Amino acid sequence: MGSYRLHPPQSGLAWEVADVKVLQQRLLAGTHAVVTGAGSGIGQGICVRLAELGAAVTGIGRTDSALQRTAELVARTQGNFQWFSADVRDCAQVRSVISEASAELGMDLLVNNAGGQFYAAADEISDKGFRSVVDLNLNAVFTVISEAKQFLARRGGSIINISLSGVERGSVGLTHSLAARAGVLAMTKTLALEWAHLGIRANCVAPGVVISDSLPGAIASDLRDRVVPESVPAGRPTPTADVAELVAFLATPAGRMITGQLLQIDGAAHLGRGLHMVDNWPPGEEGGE
Ligand SMILES: CCCCCCCCC/C=C/C(=O)SCCNC(=O)CCNC(=O)[C@H](O)C(C)(C)COP(=O)(O)OP(=O)(O)OC[C@H]1O[C@@H](n2cnc3c(N)ncnc32)[C@H](O)[C@@H]1OP(=O)(O)O
Ligand SMILES: NC(=O)C1=CN([C@@H]2O[C@H](COP(=O)(O)OP(=O)(O)OC[C@H]3O[C@@H](n4cnc5c(N)ncnc54)[C@H](OP(=O)(O)O)[C@@H]3O)[C@@H](O)[C@H]2O)C=CC1
Repeated sequence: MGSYRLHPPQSGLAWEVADVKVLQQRLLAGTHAVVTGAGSGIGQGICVRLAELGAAVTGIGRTDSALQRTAELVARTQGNFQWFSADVRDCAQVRSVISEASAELGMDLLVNNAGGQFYAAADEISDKGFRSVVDLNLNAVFTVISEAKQFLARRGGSIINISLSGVERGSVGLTHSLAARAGVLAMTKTLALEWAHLGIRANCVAPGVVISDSLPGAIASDLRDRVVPESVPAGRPTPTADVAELVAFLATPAGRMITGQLLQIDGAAHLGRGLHMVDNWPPGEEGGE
């Protein structure tokens, strides 16, 4: 038996030309969705798609100009979007914003998307650095969810926690982030149990590499041209549109029995070589740049 190696994707695959927007128009009309990290990248894409499907969307982030940009993109779809500046790590501030946004509307979908980390070896992460990343990627998720519960419980809502593909395995340089995301996964499964009787569902959606505008150009091109072909079995990055469509699907009645799951939307990246097994990744490591 030969050893497994990655092949470049064949051309002419049917899904290459297909429109990923498969959900019925206005499917989410009458619902209210709250999305953190709404001013860029994946969060922005999710907001635009949810609004396009008819949801009233509330976006949360720290940068007004970025949130305003999301508002402009939503406006092009005739969608309904409001935004609040808040730091999800500021418990009082984010609780107040969640309550204000949902007091009248209730909440049908909560997307915990705000997150991120720096790459560093475990022995180069200070206590403060570790806590900063855990605060953003785990503690803040708990605070947002616990405030949102009363609103999600009104009609039975869906929680989506954006995670990382490969969360169940190790990855060099991500001690802090993977510890936090593993905690979120455990929290997700536990809430799926505790709140099932309220009709509240909780799932993790874990993208592989998403090449968004937020990434510096050199990193984006290195990811697309070298790292993804070497590490993702499907040979492609994960488009933001695919993540948005999955999140929207999970909020529909068709997702009503899906809870407590980790959905890795990554072209089998979690089964393949980890990013850390690719030469000179992340850039800036020894021999990198
Ligand atoms: C499986 C295959 C498919 C895998 C597929 C999966 C691929 C995953 C790809 C993931 C992509 C993304 O997540 S994309 C998301 C892109 N966005 C980001 O990554 C933004 C992330 N944000 C940050 O990094 C933030 O700075 C963060 C650290 C979380 C928190 O901000 P703060 O304001 O609290 O931070 P600061 O005050 O500046 O710093 C706090 C401490 O952290 C330390 N710190 C900060 N940067 C540091 C660094 N580079 N190295 C060491 N330490 C650092 C500082 O020194 C401070 O500690 P002291 O020195 O002790 O004071
Ligand atoms: N890009 C990728 O390849 C992948 C990304 N992910 C995850 O997906 C999520 C989105 O990533 P992506 O869109 O790529 O990255 P971005 O950096 O573009 O998005 C992160 C968003 O979160 C907001 N945010 C960060 N910190 C806070 C905070 N303390 N309070 C409120 N908002 C905050 C940022 O806005 P602002 O700074 O203005 O507040 C920003 O809009 C993250 O959790 C990321 O780890 C997962 C897998 C792969």
